Amino acid sequence: MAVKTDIRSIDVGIWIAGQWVETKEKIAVKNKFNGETLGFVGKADKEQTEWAVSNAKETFEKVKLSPYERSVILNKMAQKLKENKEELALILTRETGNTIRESRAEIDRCVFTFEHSAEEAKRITGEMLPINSMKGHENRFGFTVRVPVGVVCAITPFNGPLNLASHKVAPAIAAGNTVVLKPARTTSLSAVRFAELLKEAGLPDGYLNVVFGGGADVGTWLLHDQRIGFYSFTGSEEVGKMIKQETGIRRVGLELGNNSATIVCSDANIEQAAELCVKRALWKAGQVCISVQRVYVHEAVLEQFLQKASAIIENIKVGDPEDPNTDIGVMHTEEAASRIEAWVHEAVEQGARVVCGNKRNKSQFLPTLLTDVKPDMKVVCKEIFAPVVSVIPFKDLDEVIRLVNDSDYGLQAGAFTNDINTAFYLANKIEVGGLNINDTSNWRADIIPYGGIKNSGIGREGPKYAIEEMTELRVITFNLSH
Ligand SMILES: NC(=O)C1=CN([C@@H]2O[C@H](COP(=O)(O)OP(=O)(O)OC[C@H]3O[C@@H](n4cnc5c(N)ncnc54)[C@H](O)[C@@H]3O)[C@@H](O)[C@H]2O)C=CC1
Ligand SMILES: O=C(O)[C@H](O)CS(=O)(=O)O
Repeated sequence: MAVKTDIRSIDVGIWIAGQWVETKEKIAVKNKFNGETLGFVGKADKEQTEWAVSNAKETFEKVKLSPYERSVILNKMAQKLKENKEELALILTRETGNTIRESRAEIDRCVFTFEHSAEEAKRITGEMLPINSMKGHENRFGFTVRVPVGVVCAITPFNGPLNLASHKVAPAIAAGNTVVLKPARTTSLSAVRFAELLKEAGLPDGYLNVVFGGGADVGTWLLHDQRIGFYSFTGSEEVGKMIKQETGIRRVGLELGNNSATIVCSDANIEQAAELCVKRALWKAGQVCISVQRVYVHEAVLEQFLQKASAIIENIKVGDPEDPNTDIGVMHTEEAASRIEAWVHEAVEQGARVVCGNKRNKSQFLPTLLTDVKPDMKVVCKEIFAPVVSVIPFKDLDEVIRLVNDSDYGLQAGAFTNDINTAFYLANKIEVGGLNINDTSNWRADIIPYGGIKNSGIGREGPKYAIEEMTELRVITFNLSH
């Protein structure tokens, strides 16, 4: 479907107590495909950042919503997202560089996340404690309740601005919290419409405040604000580690990086494996934490896989992200694309072979297949965050398990096999937060507990699980002895 081209020009400040507040400085948000300025958002200063938290805290204390009321608002927001899907998708495509197909899919995911959070808002329960089953406590009983943490600080990255904001804001509201959102500087425009639509959906003023700025200023001021009850961060390992350090014993949820592995066994459907590995390596130009990066293929089917995968890549349509037929967008910045070019060059210098791709035009990096790589090459052991796939042969399951687990990360992985025993053997041995059988690392349903181990982060998202992280468990007991 062709893209509407009429979206409102945006020039706002920061969003506090349900209105735009002017700021001294502005941040220009650029179209990542053609470099044009799309609009402006307000850069919060220290005082305004503190004001955003104060207003959220005061709102949490004074404006209570029942679980039913939260559920109604969240469902209304899902409806608003549907009604404004084309406008939101176009803003996303222009400010991220993702294709319009990817942006439309992102809005669909936001709708689901709000609808599911609306359901979970009505299912926040505790449990009855069998205290009287303990000898000497026969006259006591108790139960638990989940209470909201208060103010949630949501900090999001550039690659999925609305999907990742939704996965933080919707569960936070479902749990009864208020939220201060800080989007990535370079993709702040979608958050403008996100805030306005939530207000239209009936969210009381102060339940969501949005401050724009970088990590070194606004981000840091937020980390130092002791009134925040929970930090929900999605972004790089480097920043995640710093957030953990800065917040001390305060609670954090960290969704960080990965160098995702997918296994293709000799009994796999090679056509299916090749198609999904390529498709899920190109999504958002590989700028997804679970993007297909390492593909371990049994040596018996290596050549067959390489032929099928490179044939698929040869037919990929590169072009304007706003063209519905474009298969791959541009990388977020030209610097990112040139970094990848350097990493691939270094790998080739160290003996890697380029099967196809490895061509850059400004911020456009063509899908690239590498083989003959080594475990210590950057393209293998670091998070590449680009449409570059290293295809690595293996002989047996224990070897591939060792290769996959030889990583500082552990977010998600995939494995193609038609043997149930192989599937369960891998499920028991692969060290990740999630393993997709007969799909790749880069498959996620928004309902599942999503998150990783090792340097991939702390905690889980997905509405039910995010709500657990954004609430505290309180025990209430009764002594019936008089
Ligand atoms: N695990 C997951 O679900 C996902 C992880 N990511 C990760 O995000 C990264 C790419 O996104 P980027 O925006 O480049 O990440 P980034 O880590 O550079 O920035 C993420 C957010 O943190 C903020 N930030 C930066 N420094 C900060 C500081 N000192 N204090 C507070 N906030 C600070 C940024 O302004 C931005 O809003 C990749 O590493 C990718 O793996 C991306 C999407 C999903
Ligand atoms: O949810 C995901 O798939 C990833 O966390 C990143 S993105 O799709 O939101 O960009």
